[in-house]
Amino acid sequence: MFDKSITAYEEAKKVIPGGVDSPVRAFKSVGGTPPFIEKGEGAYLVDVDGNRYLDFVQSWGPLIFGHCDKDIEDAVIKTVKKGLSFGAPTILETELATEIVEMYDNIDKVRFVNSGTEAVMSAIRLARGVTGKNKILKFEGCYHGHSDSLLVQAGSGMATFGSPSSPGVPADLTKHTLLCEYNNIEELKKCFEVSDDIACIIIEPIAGNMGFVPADEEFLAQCRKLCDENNALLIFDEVMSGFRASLTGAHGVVNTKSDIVTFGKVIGAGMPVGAFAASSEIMAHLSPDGAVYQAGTLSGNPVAMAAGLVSLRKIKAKKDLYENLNNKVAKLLAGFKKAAEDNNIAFQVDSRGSMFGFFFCEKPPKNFKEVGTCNFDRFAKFHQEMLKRGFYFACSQYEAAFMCEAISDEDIDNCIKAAQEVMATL
Ligand SMILES: Cc1ncc(COP(=O)(O)O)c(C=O)c1O
Ligand SMILES: NCC(=O)CCC(=O)O
Repeated sequence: MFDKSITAYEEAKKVIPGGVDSPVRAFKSVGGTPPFIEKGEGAYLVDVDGNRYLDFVQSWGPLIFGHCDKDIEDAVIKTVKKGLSFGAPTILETELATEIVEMYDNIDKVRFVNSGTEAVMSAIRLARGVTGKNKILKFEGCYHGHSDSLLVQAGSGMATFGSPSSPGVPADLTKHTLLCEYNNIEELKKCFEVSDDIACIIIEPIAGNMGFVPADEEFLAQCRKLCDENNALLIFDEVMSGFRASLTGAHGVVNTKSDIVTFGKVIGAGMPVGAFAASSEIMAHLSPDGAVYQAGTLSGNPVAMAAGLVSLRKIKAKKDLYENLNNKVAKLLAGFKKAAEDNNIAFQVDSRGSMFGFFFCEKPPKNFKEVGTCNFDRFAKFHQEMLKRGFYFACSQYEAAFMCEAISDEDIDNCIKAAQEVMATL
């Protein structure tokens, strides 16, 4: 029964373009109506028709403890009662910055913003300001938010809707964006041969926006080397992988260190927060200390900071959190893989910490083009059938999935059982 969602969608489309406030919510590539959500309950979403779904989207990553975590909820309510925003510094900002800085040995200072998009946009300005260079190098299938210069062969919704770039972005702005294939060292080297004006490489070290595709160690090491040799900065976009791939994000699981790190999602625990961070030396270029301007009326918002702070402190206090999340992901993916094998379906799985993904194809894709060769019809059918059975995965093959603490072993067993049924029909 989706009657109320269908009506809500029709109503929404009258006043909101496509009925959604972010295109990825529209279910365009898998078909059907997006369930309109009434509430979350731990591991579950409840839609306006009363259907319950085990949630592997978790608001696209932020909710590592699941919905309505009591400690986060309490902190938010307590903070709300003191005022929603001051446009003046609060101690909460220092406290959250301290929690983040403590976890990464390559960063000393953090500036908070309101979204991952803003974090990356500001990080790039900083990189250009520090190096005095203009060009940025990004990879096909990586998504870094919707700012102009990054909407080139981006993953996530751009990939889902097949747009190589967006109308409304002047070519003059994207001419400074160089594009390379993910995990392709030769292309990377060529970029540096043809341009000495590269300010930074920006990469998702564990990509979650072309589906789940981690970068090879050697590839990341080459990114580092080329940046060092060419006076460019390396930006790890950890908006998704931060506090997800491990307690120290991608930095905890790859050997390469970046110069600037961007955050979002988990550090706001479901509130609108982003951040970018670097060494004191690099951050000294940022206004008001330095000349690179960056600002925000609501940046470091106390309610958002309070949510993030409680969440990060909880994350750190639970010593076995990531091991447990890892184990749950491993169990789920082993179950999916077996279900696929039993039905002779080519299927690939991979994960880091609580971030994971799966593809219907013969071998693990290494880049955006290879992801494009996977069986999208199968993915769409799998998605639809799992949704009918109460399992909510991201509605595009170009997205990752997330495990949260609230998902139980029993939930996973049920999900595997459903996958067995569904795989038999594909
Ligand atoms: C790696 C990455 N960078 C940047 C962003 C942009 O963040 P936001 O949607 O909060 O603007 C996202 C997700 O949206 C992301 O996954
Ligand atoms: N992987 C996609 C995202 O994380 C962003 C969601 C959105 O744009 O709404």
